[in-house]
Amino acid sequence: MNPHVAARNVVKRFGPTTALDRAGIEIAEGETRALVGRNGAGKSTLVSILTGLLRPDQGEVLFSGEPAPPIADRDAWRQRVACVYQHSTIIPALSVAENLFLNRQPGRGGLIRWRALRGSARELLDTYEVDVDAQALAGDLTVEQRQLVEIACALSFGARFIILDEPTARLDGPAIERLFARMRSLREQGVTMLYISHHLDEVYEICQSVTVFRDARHIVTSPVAGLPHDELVAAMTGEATVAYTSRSRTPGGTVVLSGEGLSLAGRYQDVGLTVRSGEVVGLAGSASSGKVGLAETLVGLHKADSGTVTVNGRRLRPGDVPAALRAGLGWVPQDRHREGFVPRLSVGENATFPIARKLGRYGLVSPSRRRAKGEELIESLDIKTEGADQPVGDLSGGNAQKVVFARALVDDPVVLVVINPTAGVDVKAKQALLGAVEDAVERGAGAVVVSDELDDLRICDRVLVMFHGRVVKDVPRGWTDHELVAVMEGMEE
Ligand SMILES: Nc1ncnc2c1ncn2[C@@H]1O[C@H](COP(=O)(O)OP(=O)(O)OP(=O)(O)O)[C@@H](O)[C@H]1O
Repeated sequence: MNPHVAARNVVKRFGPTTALDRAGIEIAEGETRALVGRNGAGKSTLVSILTGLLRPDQGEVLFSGEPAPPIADRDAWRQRVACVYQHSTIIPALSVAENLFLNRQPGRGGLIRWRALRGSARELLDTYEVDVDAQALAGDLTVEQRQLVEIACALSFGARFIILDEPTARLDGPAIERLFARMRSLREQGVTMLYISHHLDEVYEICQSVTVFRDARHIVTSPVAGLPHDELVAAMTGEATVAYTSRSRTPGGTVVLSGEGLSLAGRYQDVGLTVRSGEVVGLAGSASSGKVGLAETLVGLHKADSGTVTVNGRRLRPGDVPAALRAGLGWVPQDRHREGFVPRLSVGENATFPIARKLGRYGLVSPSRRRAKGEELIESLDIKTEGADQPVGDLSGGNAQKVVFARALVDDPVVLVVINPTAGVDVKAKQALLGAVEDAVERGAGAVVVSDELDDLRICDRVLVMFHGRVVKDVPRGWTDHELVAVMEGMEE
């Protein structure tokens, strides 16, 4: 029998980079397949080819044995495949109903019949058991709701093949469980899925088989049961990799960051924290815990209703990011696309932005010094790029995240505040980034690590767990996953 989806011998080049080198994948109907590989291995490029967004230079794509439709026939592609990305593809300023029926509104003669539109949207959402108000503004949906709307939309076009590209990167534990329950039910209905993730435990939990790409090539495809964790990592990296062990240290006496009596309506109440030189403090909690809001307040992205933030003994002007950066904060934001980098600027320009004034005289940055500094950062964080002059928008997701990291580290920060620092980053690169935080702390910085990943929190000397906007526990090093999760879910104080 023909596989439901097949890409064979696909070659795709971008200038001097070969993103796919005679790579391929074949997925049977109703199968849930994982696609894994290091940052820049070619996964997203394959997704773009399987969804008709990119034309391969060579090779073929087939659905149920039939050649893929012409690139321009968007409707034909929508009937075959849809991709749920980590980042929204729906239009935030439109309602859910409008998004669902974009370019296919029920109506005549170009007139939109709003009541009919809303009715059809409600029906569609009910059919696919999505509990979201059709009239809600898409921009107000949570990441989880938005993904469910996107899946329902795909199914309503008749697509029986759904690609999920790092869908859990911005979901908390319970939301991930709900997504997996939905995936299991889709599988029972015979829907074929391709699941891309850097979380290998998820691959074993939800996928039947796994394909590994490395350096633009297909390396292996196997049932998950036939490829134990170590072998999977070895296939991805081309070498045996040992798990990261965090370093022990004794924090110094100087408080480098403190927040006192901080409250922000609807986000967190009466929170305080102190971070010492040489100390890593974690912030953990579910999506509604307030941890991200608090961290964003520390860097000046929000103005708290009350309370103060102090860096190195100096009070920061509330709600002023440039002032926070000048005071010595290095920052890795939650959303690298919105706050992390300027896609059209080069790797070198993005990474050296905070030290631009130091790289030249009279406000003029010397291109050669910037390039040299850029190359140094590329080397130290193992960023896969053609060089310091390549625009960051051309890099793979994980490599763009490393550029954001480089920018946070470039000016030897007094305090690092990193939010989900390893999101979208491969298993080996994760170690490099966590190591970079520990290096900065060994040089005397303090660090705040906000993360949904227990592995990121393992480098912390203590973890402040937040629940419904309050810090409920200060957990010292040595916790077990079970203990920390219980506190995060409000089961233990
Ligand atoms: N538009 C583009 N222009 C230039 N190079 C590109 C472009 N898109 C991708 N590339 C390059 O192709 C290679 C493969 O990138 P791709 O995004 O497919 O990797 P990936 O496996 O999805 O990585 P990640 O896990 O980081 O998302 C990378 O070296 C990337 O820099």
